[in-house]
Amino acid sequence: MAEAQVNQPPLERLPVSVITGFLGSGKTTLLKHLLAHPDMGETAVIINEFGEVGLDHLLVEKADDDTILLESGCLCCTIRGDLIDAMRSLYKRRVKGEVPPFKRVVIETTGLADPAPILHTLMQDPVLTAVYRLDGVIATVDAVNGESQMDRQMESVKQAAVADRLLLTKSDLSAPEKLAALEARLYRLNPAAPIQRIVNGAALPASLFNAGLYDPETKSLDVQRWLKEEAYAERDAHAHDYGHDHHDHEHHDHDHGHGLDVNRHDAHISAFCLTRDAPIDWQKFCAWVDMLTATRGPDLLRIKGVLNVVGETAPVAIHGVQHLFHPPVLLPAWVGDDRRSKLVFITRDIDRAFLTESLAAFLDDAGPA
Ligand SMILES: Nc1nc2c(ncn2[C@@H]2O[C@H](COP(=O)(O)OP(=O)(O)OP(=O)(O)O)[C@@H](O)[C@H]2O)c(=O)[nH]1
Repeated sequence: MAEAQVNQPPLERLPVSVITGFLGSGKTTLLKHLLAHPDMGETAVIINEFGEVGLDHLLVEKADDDTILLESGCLCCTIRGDLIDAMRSLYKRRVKGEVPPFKRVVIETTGLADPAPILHTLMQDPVLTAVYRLDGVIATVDAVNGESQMDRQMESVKQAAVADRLLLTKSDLSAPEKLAALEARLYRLNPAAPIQRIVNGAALPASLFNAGLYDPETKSLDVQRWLKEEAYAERDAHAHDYGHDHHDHEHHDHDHGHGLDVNRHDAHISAFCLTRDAPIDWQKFCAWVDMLTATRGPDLLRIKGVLNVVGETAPVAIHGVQHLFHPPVLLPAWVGDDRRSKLVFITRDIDRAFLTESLAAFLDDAGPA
C-alpha cells in the first residue's frame, strides 16, 4: 500500500454501483425494472451490449453511436474499448453538457465476470477516483440455478462473497425450502450483505444503493453501515444452527449432506472481522499489507477496515480488493466510545489465524490486544 498518504474524502463524487451475477441470473431484468422507477432518473448505465437489454419499452432516443437516452432522463452507454475510457468519456460529456447531468452510475457486468477488475478500475485510475466513488456491489443469485452454479463455478461464489447487497432472483420459481437453504448458504458466505428475494427484477432502488462509506442523506461518512462488523459476530454465534463453522478450513471437502460437491467452493471462502484494541503503527501496517498483497493478492477478495492509527485523532478507513487498495481516507472523527481498529476480510484459502498472527508479527507485539 502507498505510504501514509491519508486523503480527505471528496464527498461529492458520483456514486457507482456494480451489478454482478452469474449468466442468466436476472441482471438485465433487474436493471430494466430499476430504470423504470421514478427514483432512478439521472442514472447513467454502462453495459456491454444494448441489444441484450431491450430497453425499447422505456422509450429510447439515440444520442450517438454508443449512448441512448431514456425518457426518464437516464442514459445507457455501451463499453467500447475499456471501462476506464467509457467512464472518463461519460464524465467529460457530462461536464460539456453533451449528456444529461447524471447523478449516479450503474455498471452491469457480464455474467462470467469477476467483479474485482472493475473495482480495481474504480480504485486506481486517478481520473476516475477523482470524480467517482464506489457505492457498492449488487449480486443477483438465481433461486433456481444458484445452488448448482455455486457448486460448479468459483466465479459465482466469488460474486456473492464480495457483494454488498444480494438479490435472490426468480424466487417465484423456487420452493420455499430451496430458497431458505440458498439464503442460509449465502449468509454463511457473506453475513454482512442483506439478502432480498425478488421476482422479475422488482427491487426498490433505495434498498440497493447507498451501500458505501458515504451516506448521501446525512452527508457524512457512516462507518457502521459500511463495515457491518457486527454481522460477522452474529453469524459466528449462529454457526451451529447451520451445522458448521465457516472459518474452519479443515472442513474443505466435507460432504455437508447435500451431495458430493456441494459447498466445496464456499469452503474456500472465509469472511471474518479482526479487531485490535491498541492503536496501530501506520508504517508497520502498510508493510503487512504489502506482504499480504504481494504473496496472497488474488486471494484477498475484499478488505474493508477502520483503523485507530498512532498519531491520528480520527479513524482511517481502508478498502482493498486483491492486490489493490483505495487510497486510505481520514474520517472526520470517531463516533461513540469504541476506538478499536476493525478489519473485515473476505478471503480465499486464507484463514483468520494466519492474518491475526502475521499482523501481530508485523506490529511487533505478542498478539491481538
Ligand atoms: N420467472 C422469473 N423469470 C425471471 C426472473 N428474473 C429473470 N427472469 C428470466 O430469466 C431470464 C434471464 O434473465 P436476464 O435478466 O436476461 O439475466 P442476465 O443475468 O441479465 O443474463 P446474462 O446477461 O445472459 O448474464 C430471462 O428470460 C428473464 O425473463 C424472475 O424473477 N422470475
